[in-house]
Amino acid sequence: MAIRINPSILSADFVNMERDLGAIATADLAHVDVMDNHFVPNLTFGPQMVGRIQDVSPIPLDVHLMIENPEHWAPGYAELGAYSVTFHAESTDNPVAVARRLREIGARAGLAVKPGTDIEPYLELMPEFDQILVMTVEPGFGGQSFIPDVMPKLELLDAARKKSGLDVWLQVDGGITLDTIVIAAEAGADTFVAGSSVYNSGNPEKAIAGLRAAAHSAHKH
Ligand SMILES: O=C(CO)[C@H](O)[C@H](O)COP(=O)(O)O
Ligand SMILES: [Fe+2]
Repeated sequence: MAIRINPSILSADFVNMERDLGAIATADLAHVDVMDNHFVPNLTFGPQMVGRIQDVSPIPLDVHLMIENPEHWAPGYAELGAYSVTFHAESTDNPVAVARRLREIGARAGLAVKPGTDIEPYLELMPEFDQILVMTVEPGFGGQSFIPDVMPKLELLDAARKKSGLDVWLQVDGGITLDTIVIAAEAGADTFVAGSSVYNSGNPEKAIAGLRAAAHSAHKH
């Protein structure tokens, strides 16, 4: 089974972004957290900065929108060339319309759910999405602890994915370390976002290789 390691540049040095993107060139995708200080109580960057990140990144971008009104904003990230654009189920009444627009532009469409949001109502929407993100922390900040209580959501998604035969990526984001990646992989995740455990390690390349090996070993069980 394919494994993807997506380091989160939320833990990069924002004034040395090009250098810190270069440090994760061995990863699969660069995870870019867009926060608007309304959907979450934090603020990062918008389309102008993400466009420059896209220009200089050695690997494609996995954009995670923690914003209100994705109907308005999400297509712009697909247009600037992001490989995938994920928005939150809690931020829109019409996730299918947003996903269809993203796919029309040529990006992979992702749906994210906060730790407190049930996944059942969204299972039937699986064919509309290329990836589903189960948040393993409350969105808004890096460096928080992994919430194991959300693992049953991944198990439900993995079962639904197998039943449908769809190739939907199951992503986790928040508190991913060498230990927690194993728990998430065993529950069915295949795409792993890690910010602080990659960038604060002192050796991003080694941290990425370690996470990859740990996820692979869990999937062999
Ligand atoms: O979406 C996010 C926070 O809302 C980040 O992607 C996530 O927190 C990564 O950071 P860490 O690995 O340090 O938890
Ligand atoms: Fe994220």
